[in-house]
Amino acid sequence: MALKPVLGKLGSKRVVLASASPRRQEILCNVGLRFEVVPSWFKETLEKSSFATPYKYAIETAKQKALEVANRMHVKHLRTPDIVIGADTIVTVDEYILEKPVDKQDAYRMLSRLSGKEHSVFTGVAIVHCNSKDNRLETEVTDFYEETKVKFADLSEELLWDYIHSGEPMDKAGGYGIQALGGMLVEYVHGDFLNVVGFPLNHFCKKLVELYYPPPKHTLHHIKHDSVPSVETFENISDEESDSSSPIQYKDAIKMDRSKLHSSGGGCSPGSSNIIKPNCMVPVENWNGVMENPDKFPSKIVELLDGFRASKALFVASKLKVFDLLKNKGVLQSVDVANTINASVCGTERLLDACAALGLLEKTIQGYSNTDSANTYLASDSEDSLHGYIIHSNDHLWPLFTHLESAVKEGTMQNYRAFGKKSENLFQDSYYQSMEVKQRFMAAMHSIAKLTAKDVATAFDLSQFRSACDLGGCTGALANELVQKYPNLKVTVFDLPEVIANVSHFQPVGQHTAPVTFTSGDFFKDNLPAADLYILSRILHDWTDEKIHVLLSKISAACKPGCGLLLSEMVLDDEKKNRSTALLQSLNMLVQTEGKERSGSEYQSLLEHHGFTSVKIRLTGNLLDAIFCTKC
Ligand SMILES: O=c1[nH]cc([C@@H]2O[C@H](COP(=O)(O)OP(=O)(O)OP(=O)(O)O)[C@@H](O)[C@H]2O)c(=O)[nH]1
Repeated sequence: MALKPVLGKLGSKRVVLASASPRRQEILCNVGLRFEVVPSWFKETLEKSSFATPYKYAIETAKQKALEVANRMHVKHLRTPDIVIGADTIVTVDEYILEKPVDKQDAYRMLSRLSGKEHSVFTGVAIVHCNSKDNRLETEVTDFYEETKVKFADLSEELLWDYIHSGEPMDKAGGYGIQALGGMLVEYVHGDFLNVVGFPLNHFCKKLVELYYPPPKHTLHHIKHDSVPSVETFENISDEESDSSSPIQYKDAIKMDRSKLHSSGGGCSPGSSNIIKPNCMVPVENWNGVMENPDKFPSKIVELLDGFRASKALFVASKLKVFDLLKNKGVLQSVDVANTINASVCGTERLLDACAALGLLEKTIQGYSNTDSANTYLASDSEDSLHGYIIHSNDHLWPLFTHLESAVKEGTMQNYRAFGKKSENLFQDSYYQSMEVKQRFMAAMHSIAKLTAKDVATAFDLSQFRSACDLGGCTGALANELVQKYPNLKVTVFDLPEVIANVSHFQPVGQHTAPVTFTSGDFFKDNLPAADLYILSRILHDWTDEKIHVLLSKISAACKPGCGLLLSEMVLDDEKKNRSTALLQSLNMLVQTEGKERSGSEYQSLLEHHGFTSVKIRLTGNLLDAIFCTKC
């Protein structure tokens, strides 16, 4: 089969897509590529005039996006990926480079410029091969671009504004999505359609052929970064024809992976399982597990089927403090872990093996140890620990999700079924009913807030504000980040008395926190503290539209003209079909609250209803996006 070997070459590698674009994810997913998504934090601010041609700008941006992710994953001691893919799509018309519109007016400017004309869509792509040597990251970049010409029909003002109000233009280069409503504006397309959508799949596959099926004596050094590929087709290649299975310099890395696999033990007999016996190894071909017939295997479905097992393995290892133990002790054999956590050797070994295969632990002949990312995110005492959220997921969300079927049928929360208690007053009844549950919930919210605070705090320039009030700001994690970023800002965290009574042990040690103060109250019932910036982080998604109107009208009444309102939530795309994490979060809200996740347009209309204008949305690529607006 002609297509199989091209992408199959990536099957044994850890591939990361450095892009938050759901379209790019979908294009690559649809062809069966297995990859992780780590959106790039690189801000698209390169000086355009310093590039001789627009495509060089797109290529450089794509390269910087991919390198930022490769470096971050390496520096943060996550497992270094083998390949990071970055892309950047731009539109050029009349010497202008158009990227994503920043607001509706900007979308209007772009679309009226495109009306009735032919324009070019360029996507620059960077394929970064990574190798970690002596703790240093080595990268080899291959890049290219693709151009597609698109002609727009004449757009009437009415059509143009109708389209803008659909919300579709906002996260798309040139302000349109050819794959959806935007397709109605297009008279013709010359070139690769998927290139317009955000990823030139055909050219990408040709590049892979160049990289993985090079003609004899060809090496990566001969690849010109912006060269048009010399391979015209990838149709007639197969593994047999190839003289190389990977770019030469990565063969060693593959060998290393194989040796790791060879050292895995297999038995489940107490006491003996920590001894790895090389003579027990059965000769197995194809250790990398590259599918012979990937197009016949429902890998996405199998991954989903397995998803709950992987989650539960992570939860149980966290609950049993495996990551804490290994952080303190370094390397341990399964029997020692089992003895310390008071569990069976047989069960512990299987759990440890599963965690190692999931990339959470390292397994060597000496035993098991934490990966760097387990030390950073899974040990309960580390600065960026997600332990609180993991335990909350296990103890609170898991039981709720077992009643998802009822939640879907009934359209309501499942707190009573899961915990035998009605949630008439959501927070009092579900989260603050006992000290233990309250602390667990606060630790969970703190974990998520810590993980997202930087991206939320820097999503917009808030430097003009002097006082902020974070309504429902819980432990103050976002407030603490904001005062670091904006030294002239003072933040009041306003939350229920039960919460404020418990915030002290979440405060950063040795950090100057004086500009953050805590005030107790109920934002539905009490007067709001005065401020010129109000913040609602993960608040609106808990409530119905009716309750949101009550809250927004209170905030609006407290705001003077020019005051700001910052929301942070997971923002759904308007079609509600692309952002799976946010859509799953909406199910999460169904099982436990009256609320739901909403799209950018839905938030916009709620906000505009209360006199907030210039609504801007920034998808951060992190677990929370940011929405900013001002009171007019
Ligand atoms: O017809 C369409 N044209 C373009 C798009 C989408 O537009 C964006 C382009 O933006 P960019 O390349 O900067 O990518 P981001 O979305 O910001 O994601 P990164 O994290 O990769 O920077 C891209 O999403 C295209 O898919 C479209 O959908 N239709």
